[in-house]
Amino acid sequence: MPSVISIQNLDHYFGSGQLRKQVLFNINLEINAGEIIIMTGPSGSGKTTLLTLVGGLRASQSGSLQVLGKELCGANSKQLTEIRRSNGYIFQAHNLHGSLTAIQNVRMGLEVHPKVSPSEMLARAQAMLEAVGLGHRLHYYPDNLSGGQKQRIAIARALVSQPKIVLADEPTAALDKQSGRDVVELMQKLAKEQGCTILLVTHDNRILDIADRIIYMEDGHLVSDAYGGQSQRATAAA
Ligand SMILES: Nc1ncnc2c1ncn2[C@@H]1O[C@H](COP(=O)(O)OP(=O)(O)OP(=O)(O)O)[C@@H](O)[C@H]1O
Repeated sequence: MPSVISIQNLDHYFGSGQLRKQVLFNINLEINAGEIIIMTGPSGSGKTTLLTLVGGLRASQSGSLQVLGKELCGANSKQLTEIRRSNGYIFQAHNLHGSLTAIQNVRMGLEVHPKVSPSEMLARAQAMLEAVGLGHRLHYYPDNLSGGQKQRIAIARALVSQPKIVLADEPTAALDKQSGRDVVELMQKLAKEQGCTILLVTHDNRILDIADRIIYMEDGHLVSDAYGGQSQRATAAA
């Protein structure tokens, strides 16, 4: 299976001069198409930094980081913008626009793709909201929806363009147990249907079982990389 994300000897530093601090140390990681990877570990261990590097949200400095065959180390801002456009993102705070309705928010996930016509954008946004169970809330504003519903809109927005990679940072942190569970199961279902790869950072132990693989980070080092969750159960059942 081809790697969609291939990381070799990746280091990362914040600051400069005497304040320069290394936060990632020699990260090596291959992620295959369609895998759901959960990245976990203590606060400050470098999870979000690694996620933002993979997403092209900050420039990679040293080593090799290839996303969909493109090298991000040494990439210029135009190349990073292209990578950013090809991914879907889901964050803890759903980052919806309060002045836009559910369907308008989801439509925004397609606006960076100029080939899609306005009417097709609306049709696809509506279909995606129906897929996340919000077909009856198309014209609601985020303020009038629950936390779980808002996060489902964020999922619809991230997946509406059918990205090959979805990056999620603490998507369940603001949700109660049941809503958190619903949200990740929905992400899992949609991602498997679309064949997309998910890289998800979380402290939420309740959702670890949705992962195909669990990566554990500590002090900037990737200290374990294990096939877990469903694949472990599948192995046990075999
Ligand atoms: N913009 C920045 N400038 C300087 N240092 C930073 C910056 N962002 C993160 N750091 C530092 O880099 C290290 C890794 O932070 P990072 O946010 O990647 O960890 P994390 O594992 O995602 O933590 P958390 O689980 O709390 O979100 C920490 O020591 C943090 O203080």
